[in-house]
Amino acid sequence: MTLLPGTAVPPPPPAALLRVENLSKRFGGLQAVDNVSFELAAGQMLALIGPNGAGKSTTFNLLNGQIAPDQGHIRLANIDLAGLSPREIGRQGVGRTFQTAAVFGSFSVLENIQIALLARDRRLFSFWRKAQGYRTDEAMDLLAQVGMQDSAGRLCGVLAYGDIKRVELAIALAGRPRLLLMDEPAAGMTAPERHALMALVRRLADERDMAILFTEHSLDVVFAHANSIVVLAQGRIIAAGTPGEIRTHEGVRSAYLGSTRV
Ligand SMILES: Nc1ncnc2c1ncn2[C@@H]1O[C@H](COP(=O)(O)OP(=O)(O)OP(=O)(O)O)[C@@H](O)[C@H]1O
Repeated sequence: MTLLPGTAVPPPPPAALLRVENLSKRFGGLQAVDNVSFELAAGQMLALIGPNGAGKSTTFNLLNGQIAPDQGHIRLANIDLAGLSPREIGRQGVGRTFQTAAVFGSFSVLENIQIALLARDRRLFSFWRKAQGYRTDEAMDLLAQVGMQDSAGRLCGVLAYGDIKRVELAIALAGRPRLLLMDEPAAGMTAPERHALMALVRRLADERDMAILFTEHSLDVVFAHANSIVVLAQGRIIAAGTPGEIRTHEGVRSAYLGSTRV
């Protein structure tokens, strides 16, 4: 490369935190995930999209350890997570949120975070007695990070859905994830709610240098918030790139959306 006088050397591309290599999973005669490879750097948000049955959930479940791959590697930094249990994968710094909110409705918002902190510290036995008062400052700080500190004393069961998703995010953050897997984070939300949630996720990714991998059917969320997109169809990657590249990708238009406009 020839540099003109006064020009700076461009920074190297960020090193990948997550490297998925040749991942495959078969169910009987069906190749649900077929030789899938992609990378994700710290602080970046990657969306996994595709039509129904494309293999998104299966890929996700391979990454979080719910199912074991037939073939391939899932490297977080230098550790291969392929085939480890969900608990072991969690201990390596992979957090997750679920499609349907997973909070204890009869516990307060603060207690839900305290229970997550007990779990992180492996002190979960008899949590209903110990949650109160456990690491209150840290729990309040986590609630502040998702804008829920003023609701600390409310029961989770009475919260609006968007607020429950924020609490769920704070619960995931309690485990100090380097990589957060989000399964349809915006499912069931109105457009303003889902954009607010994803803007919050973006800020947390930036502040914590945390990588986000999410599956999502709402393409408005994907195109507005992902740094990169991987498109699956019938278990294979048919396209990968920036939102701008995917929006104009002919193969994605025809195979995924069957329309002339993404
Ligand atoms: N446990 C299983 N046993 C058998 N087949 C399965 C299993 N899980 C998924 N499949 C099949 O694997 C293929 C991929 O499914 P997957 O759920 O990963 O797709 P998806 O992209 O997440 O779809 P959706 O958007 O509808 O959730 C589908 O044909 C599905 O029927």
